[in-house]
Formats: sequence, C-alpha cells, structure tokens
Amino acid sequence: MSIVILNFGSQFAHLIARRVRELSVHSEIVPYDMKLDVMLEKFPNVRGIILSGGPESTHQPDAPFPDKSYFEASTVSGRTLPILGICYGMQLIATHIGAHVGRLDAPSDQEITDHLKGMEYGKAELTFAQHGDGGRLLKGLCSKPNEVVWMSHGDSVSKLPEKAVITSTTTSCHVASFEIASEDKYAVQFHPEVAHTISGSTIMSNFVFDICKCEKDWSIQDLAKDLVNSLREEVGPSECVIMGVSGGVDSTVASTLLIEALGPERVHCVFVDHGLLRKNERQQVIQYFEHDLKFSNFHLCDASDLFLSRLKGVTDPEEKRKIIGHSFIESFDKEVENILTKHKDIQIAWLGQGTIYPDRIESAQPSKSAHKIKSHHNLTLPASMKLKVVEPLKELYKDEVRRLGLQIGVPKDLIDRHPFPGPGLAIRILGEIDHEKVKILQESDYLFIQELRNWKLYDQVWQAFAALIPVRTVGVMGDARTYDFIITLRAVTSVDGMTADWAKLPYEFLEHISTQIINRVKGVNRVLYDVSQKPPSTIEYE
Ligand SMILES: Nc1ncnc2c1ncn2[C@@H]1O[C@H](COP(=O)(O)OP(=O)(O)OP(=O)(O)O)[C@@H](O)[C@H]1O
Ligand SMILES: O=c1[nH]c(=O)c2[nH+]cn([C@@H]3O[C@H](COP(=O)(O)O)[C@@H](O)[C@H]3O)c2[nH]1
Ligand SMILES: NC(=O)CC[C@H](N)C(=O)O
Ligand SMILES: [Mg+2]
Repeated sequence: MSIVILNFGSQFAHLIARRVRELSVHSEIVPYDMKLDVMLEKFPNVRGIILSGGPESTHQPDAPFPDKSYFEASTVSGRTLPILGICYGMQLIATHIGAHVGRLDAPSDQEITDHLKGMEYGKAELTFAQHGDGGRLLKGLCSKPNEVVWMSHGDSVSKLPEKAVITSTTTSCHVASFEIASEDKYAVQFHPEVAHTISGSTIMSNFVFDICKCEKDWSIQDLAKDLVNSLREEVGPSECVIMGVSGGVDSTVASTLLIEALGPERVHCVFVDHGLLRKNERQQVIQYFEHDLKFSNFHLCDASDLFLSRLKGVTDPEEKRKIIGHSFIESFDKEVENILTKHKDIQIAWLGQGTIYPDRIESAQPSKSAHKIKSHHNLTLPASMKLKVVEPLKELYKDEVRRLGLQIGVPKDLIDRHPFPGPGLAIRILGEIDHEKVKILQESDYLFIQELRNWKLYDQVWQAFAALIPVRTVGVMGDARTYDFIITLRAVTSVDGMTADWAKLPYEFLEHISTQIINRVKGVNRVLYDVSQKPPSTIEYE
C-alpha cells in the first residue's frame, strides 16, 4: 500500500514521505503534474494522496495545479482516494472548491482583510473550532489547549463553501485546517510533517491509517546492508573513489559505508584545509583519521591559499558558495593527480561526498518547482568535472545518518558532534573575508563552544556557533573608545535541520559568554544572541 505525494516544490516534501515511511507504510514523491491515470498505473496500491506545500501562490497566473481528476477521483476502482493538502496543497483544495485564497497585501483583497489577518512563519498555536472534535484529521489533538504547530505561509484561505468544516484557527489565520469528510478532502495550513509540529505524527497517522486505511506493510530492512549492496552495484569492480572527508558526521558515515562496500584500498579519503576551519580543527581531524579511525588511505590537501585568494573581494553569499564548491573540486582533482603519481595502476573514477537530503532540497536539486534557498557547496559542481559523483546518504536526514552511523560502528562522540558546514567560516563571516576576520571568528567560536561544553549545554543543542557581523559599533573599554565588530551567537534545537528553534540558553550563560568574548577577543566589543526560528530564518547566516 502506498501514499503518493504530489510535489509542488515544498522544502518539506521529502519529509512528508519520511513521516509516512516511519509509520511503516510505503510512500513516494512524484512531480505535481503527473496525471491521475499515470500515477494509478505506477502505484496500483495507492491509498491516499498528499498535496505538498510550495513556494508559489495559487492566485498567480502560472501557479502549478494538479490534474483536476485528483479532486474528483474520490472513488478509484471502487474505493475512495482521500486527499490531504498541506499549506500550498490546502490552498489548492480551497481554490478548487471555490474558496478565496489571497494575500493581505494585495489591494484588491480589501473587503476580506478581516479574515486574512496575515502571514505566519514559524511557531503558531492552534485553537480548535467550537464543535471541538478536531474532525477526522485532527482527532485526538483537541483535548490539549495550545497545540503548537509550525507555519510557513503568506497566503490565507477564506470564504469557504458551507460543506467545508473549519476544524482549527490561529490568531493570525482564520482557516488553519478544514475538511470535507464526505468527499475525503482534508487540509492543513500548517506543516504536520516537521518535527516542531508537536502532534504532527498523530495527524499523519490519522490520515494514513484511519482515513486511508493503510496497513503497516513496509519497513527499512537493514538500511546499512542495502546501501552497501547498492554501492557495490554502482561503482565498477576495478574503480576507486576519492572521498571528501571533513571529520563531520555525514562524511565519516559515508566513507565507512564505502570502505565496507569496496574495501579500504579502493577508497582514498581527502580532507581539504581551506583556511576557513575552526581553531585547531586541522590537527584534530588528522589525529582522528590517522590515529583513531586508522583509515589506510587518508590524505591532507592544504588549499587555504587557493580558497582565500579566490574569495578575496567577494561579498555575495551565492557567489561565495559557488567559488567554494568549485575550489573544492579543483582541490580534489589536484589530489587525484598526486595519488595517481604514487599508485600508477589504479583508476579513480568517482568523487564520494557525504551529501544528505536537506543539502539537496535547499539547493533545489530534487524538484523542478522548488525555490533555491542556498547552494550547498557540495552541490555546486562545475560542468567540466570529470569524476562521477557517489553520495551514499543522499536520501537520508541527519538523525537517520546518526542512527545508521551508530549501527555501523562510528564512535558515539563523533556521532554527537554538531554539524559544521563545508564552506566553514566563509558563510559565518558576512560579506568579504579576510585573515583578521577569520582569526576573530575562530577565537570567538572556540570560546563559545568550549564554554557550552563546560556548562554541559553542548549536548542540549543541535548546533551552535558564532558568526561575525562586519559592522563596527562604538564601545568603551578601560575608559577608551573602541570601534569594533559584532559577534552573533547562534544555538538551535532541531531534529533534522529542516526546522529549528533558538535554544533557550540560560541568561547566566549568555552573560558569561558575552563577557568572555568581549574581554578576550581583540576586535569585538558587542555580542548578540540570535532568537530567530527556521523558517523564516535559516540556521547559517549566508
Ligand atoms: N574540509 C573538507 N574536506 C573534504 N571534504 C569536505 C570538507 N568539508 C565538507 N566536505 C564534503 O562535503 C560534504 C558535506 O559537508 P557537511 O558539512 O554537510 O557534512 P559533514 O562535514 O560530513 O558532516 P557534518 O554535517 O556533521 O559537518 C561532506 O560530507 C564531505 O564529503
Ligand atoms: O556542508 C554544508 N555545505 C553547505 O554549503 C551548507 N550550508 C548549510 N549547511 C548546514 O546545513 C544545515 C542547515 O543550514 P541552513 O538552515 O543554514 O540551510 C546546518 O547544519 C548548516 O550548518 C551546509 N553544510
Ligand atoms: N509553505 C507553503 O506551502 C506556502 C504556500 C504559499 N506560497 C504561501 O505563502 O502561502
Ligand atoms: Mg561538515
């Protein structure tokens, strides 16, 4: 049995599929324009349809719409095919049934502004409709007041026809969910698939089991074994892989799988020092690969001059990311040449990377209708590249990678490390990069992380780091005027990096770390703490 997701370009479409699979039910994502009959042929056991969110607005002329027959196909081969619309998906169902979908700032919407109170990004609290049973979809939720959900929309639904029952609202959104149970149409403006929607899994389970009547007939059987087998099929029997390793979770798990699949001789791990690493990181990574993990083919590539000279004078975040992606590939190419001079008889045909699913969706890789949020360095590959790319973890989320890593014997202290982005400090020094700023940020970040560990707070947050805001402000130290940079501290809680909340670090800690950084790092006279959620912000600054 399957649940099919029509993808309208949501940042979270893959997460919907993952939530369904976590319920032991098969799920697939298909392009939004797949016709109903084609879909039915492909998935004869389909039991329900989910319309994903998406960046467009249904009232725009080119807005993507699904084949209309999905809305009319409440009976397919003698059984109903329920539809759940999420965010943009809800707005599609609303448009189809003749409701109004609009944006507060559109001038022609004046007469309905009462109902369109506005946009919501991040955390919101549901109020259940007066009849109070939450309908079929929200069954089991309305016993609790203040149900926390995650929103990310600018358009709102109003003027629903009578047959549609509004099941919940928020202070800014009159229709947070509605359903037409007799037609098996269900719709939520919020995102049940994200980890920050507290009862998201109950909602998904209500849809999958109670409404679509699916049975638990799917399981991830020994994921590690499947991945190893497919790597053996993908990489030819005499081919070798050059694997980019950073000392981070994803590349360590990916390289361990590659070594398991191909044997240690065929996997050459390369760590690139791009001059934008954290304080002491280079020595730690070398120690880790050479002494702790004892990888037989570990290579250090010192490319700091290359990266820093290419980035000189560059301020645009996407431009920086492109330069970094290309410089990585150049460094790998150079390292391939070095390896081939030593091992003349081998054939290096592949570049291995620890790319995971969120890297791809933010770079707008897997879907034609998704907007690009930021180009992750590992996906900004030059067209001229000669190596083929192998990415064993490309379908997984961070928490799944961590579980897989533990299963295949990667040490727990590495698994628990905070993620560190490949472009490193380049995307945490806003705008132009120079040696002075790198030094200031390295010192500030080092103090922040050390103190989080000392205060036993490191494991309570998902990711934490300092970033440098290249704006000077006036301070007074020892009665003298200073005119120095701002350091901003970011600490977030998350499960998979797709949504994130700011960590509620104790005031005493914030006071302590602010004093430490200002007193000990020359060039900083002001420290800020970032209290933004993702969405609408992202975790990194660029
Ligand atoms: N300094 C580096 N040298 C070589 N490859 C790198 C480097 N930094 C990143 N990469 C490559 O880019 C991929 C993506 O980086 P990313 O930071 O997302 O993952 P990671 O470093 O493996 O894990 P983590 O998210 O825990 O930091 C890595 O898996 C690795 O293949
Ligand atoms: O290897 C990487 N290359 C990149 O270009 C990149 N950009 C963001 N990140 C990491 O991805 C997660 C989500 O970050 P954002 O909310 O900023 O997109 C966070 O964990 C970020 O640190 C990157 N990792
Ligand atoms: N996340 C979404 O699906 C957003 C839908 C639509 N683009 C809006 O802003 O309301
Ligand atoms: Mg990393």
